Order: sequence, then C-alpha cells, then structure tokens
Amino acid sequence: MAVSHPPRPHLLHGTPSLLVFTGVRAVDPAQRLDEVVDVVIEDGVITRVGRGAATEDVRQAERAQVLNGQGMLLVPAFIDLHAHLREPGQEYKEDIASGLAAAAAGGFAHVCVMPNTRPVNDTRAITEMMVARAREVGGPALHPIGAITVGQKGKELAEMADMKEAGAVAVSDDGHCVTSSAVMRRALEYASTFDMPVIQHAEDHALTEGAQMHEGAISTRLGLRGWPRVAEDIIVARDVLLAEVTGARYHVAHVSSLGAVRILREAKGRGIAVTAEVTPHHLTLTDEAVIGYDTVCKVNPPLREQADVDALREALADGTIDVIATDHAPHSSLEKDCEFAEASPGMIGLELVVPVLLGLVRSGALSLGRLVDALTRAPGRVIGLGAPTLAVGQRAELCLIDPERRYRIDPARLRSKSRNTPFLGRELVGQVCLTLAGGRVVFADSLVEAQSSAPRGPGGPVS
Ligand SMILES: NC(=O)N[C@@H](CC(=O)O)C(=O)O
Ligand SMILES: [Zn+2]
Repeated sequence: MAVSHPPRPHLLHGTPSLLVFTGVRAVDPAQRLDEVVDVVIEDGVITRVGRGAATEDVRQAERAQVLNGQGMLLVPAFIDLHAHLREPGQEYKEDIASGLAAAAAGGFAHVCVMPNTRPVNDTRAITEMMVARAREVGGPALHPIGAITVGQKGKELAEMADMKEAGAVAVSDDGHCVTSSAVMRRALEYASTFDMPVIQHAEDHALTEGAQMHEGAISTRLGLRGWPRVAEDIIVARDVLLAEVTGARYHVAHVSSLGAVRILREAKGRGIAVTAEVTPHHLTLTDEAVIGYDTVCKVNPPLREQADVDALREALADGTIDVIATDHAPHSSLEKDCEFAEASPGMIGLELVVPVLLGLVRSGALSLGRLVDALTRAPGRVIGLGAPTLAVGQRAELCLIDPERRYRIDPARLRSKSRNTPFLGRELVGQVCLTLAGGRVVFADSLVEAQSSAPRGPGGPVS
C-alpha cells in the first residue's frame, strides 16, 4: 500500500463569482425539495433556485460559469460525525490537510474529528490546535470532538467546558468504551450542563478481549476469536437507562448489531434523548468478507451478519438510526500488511460514501431523501449545527453528484494518505463531481473541469 500519492487537479481556477447549474435534480430534505431546477450562486451565496432561475441574462453574464446539470444530482454538502484524522501524532496515516481533502472529495463540508490522536484530545490546547490547523488548510470545516475522560482512560472526566469554548461539538472516548457505569453517569450529567452530546463507542471490553471479528459461525471456522453482539447491546442498554435518568443527550457511534437497534427503537419510542449512527460498511458488508483473512476487513465494531445488515438498513430507513457517519479510520501498510491478529482495526470511508450508498438507493433499500437527510440534517441536529440546505440566502454548501458514473475505485485517485478499504478496485456507480463548503469550491472533479472554462471577463474568482 502506497502511503503518498499525487493530488488530483483542482478545478475551476478557484471559486467563480457567478456559478450556475442548469437543469439539475436538487434534493434537499430541509425544504422537502426534489425537483429539476436551476441554481444560481453569487459570491458564494445561493441567490436563486427554481425552474428558469438561470435566465438568459445570468447565463450570458461575463463572469458566469455555467454547468449543465442534466442527469446530475445537487444536494446539500454532508456533515460527518465520526472521522479519525490522526493529527496530532500519526500524520503518516492521515493529517488534517489530507483528511480534509478526502472529505471534500467525498462531498463533505463539515467533519467532526475523534479525539484518539497522540496525545489524546482531552484539552483546550489540542482542540484549539486542530481548529487553527484546519483554518490554515481551508476546505471543509473541522469540528473537534473532545475526550470524555482524561487520556481516554475511562477514569476522570476531561475538562469539557474548556474544550467546548475552544470549538468542541461533542465528547467521546471513541476507540474505547466508557465501561464504568459511575463514570458514564457523571459524564452524561457533566456534559448536559454544557448541552454537549456524549458519543459512546459501545463495547463491553470484558466480552471482547482478544477479539478479531464478529463472533459466529465464520469466526469459528476461521479460528479467530469473536466479538459478540451482546458486548455492544449491554452497553447501549445500560447507557439508555443512564440517559433516561440524567436527561442528557446520548449518541451511539457505529451501531452494528440487531440487538442494539431493538434497544434504540424501544428507547426512542419512550421519548429518551438518544441518537445513533451507522457506517457505510456496516450497511453493506458482512463477516463473510473476512474469510480470506484480508486485514482491510478488520474493523471495530466488526462486520456482522446479513440479519444485522438488514436490521441496520431498516432502522436507518425508519429513523431509529438517525445518521450515517463514516468512521474514517486510516491506517498505513505498517498496521495492515501483517497477520490478521496483529492488524489495527479500521477502514477509510470519507471518499466512498456516495458510490457505496447510492447502491442502496438503486436497490430500493433507502430513499434518496432519507440518505441525504442522514448525511446532512440529522448529523447537524446532533451537534447543533444548522444543516446545510439549498435554500436561497444560504452560503453555498453543496455537492454535485453524477449518479450514473460507473468506475473502479482507484487507489491512485484517493486523497486520503491511506488505502485501507475493501472497496478498493471494486466497480461502483455514482461520483461526487463538485463540492462547495463555506461558499467556496473545495473539490472539483475532472468532469466538471471539462465542462467549465475560465471566467470570460473581470469579476473572476472570489476565493
Ligand atoms: N473503527 C475502528 O476500527 N478504528 C478506529 C477506532 C474506533 O472508531 O473504534 C480507529 O481509530 O482506528
Ligand atoms: Zn469506535
């Protein structure tokens, strides 16, 4: 696995001051919009949306860059609630610049980053450093998630108020579970005084010691120690009870088991403030992928069985699971080109959300509106960020997708520094062509470049 690669060409010579999409299918759950329209963006702000909005005047304006949206989808840019960008400390796997470039290529305008860096982000100083570094880089906005406990050790609570002031949007010990009920109770109480959600990586470590994959028939056959569903279910059940007594906001990271889905459905039915996310890989892969002992299929929580996949899809469709999050977890060949038992768990995902998940829409497992909602409005609600929308007057944060483009996932074209994904080399359908974040173009694919030419007159780029 190569660790570095050349960046893809950047397009549109910056951000055109007048950007026009004609005849594009715009899908925006916040406005209940699903219609073929024109969209006009002036100086980074959406100024017109509607049939015929791109009048002759607009299209002929000297500074206009007009993109033919026929057959394309335009959606609000995505928010990822769960990514590991590895800076500080493991920049050979990913850093804030490469991680945000990957996010932009995946259609994201906002990325929440987990605190299991080296050192752990459990302080104001590290939170500030991440925010400052992301500002320097530009591109999608970065939102740190602070640790729940000092050093993610599960004992003393970290200084959440400090981290919140510095920009943290939530707390989590992701990578580790807060197993002590007493610590978890205090964490929920403390975080709720700052109105911060507590994100739990639900894994009863006593039940997963030495585990390599999902516990089931395949783990037995492969002779690998298993991670039973109940290790997730026990923690989710306990935490739901704690969320109920504390009234705090509780969010479950990367739900993988059908039992956890059942518990969440019941909790939501009783009006408890719980939310949950699922990853693209848990929605599309099972433990059968592990049969060749390929270390790219090792991930926490593990890929489970078809019955789990079916339950997760159903839960996402009916809103029991609110959010799709990538759990983008880059690792280099050092952690993956080894024995299965030695390999680190995790898969990259930021650049693969659209091609992996549009398949679910084509097969009828998920509506396009719900898919977009789970990537925009739902995560926005969890972190209290106004959702990106295509409404007039909004700063443009959007993503243009070619839903029919079929291509092979090519390692040379990924912007992440890492290559650990089982989707590498697979033929998938659906590609992000253009991403705007904060009113600016942060990613443009060659197809968009081919369609556009440099602005024809003065008034050019705003960036
Ligand atoms: N998901 C993973 O398998 N790995 C994550 C940690 C985590 O989210 O559990 C990582 O940081 O590598
Ligand atoms: Zn985790």
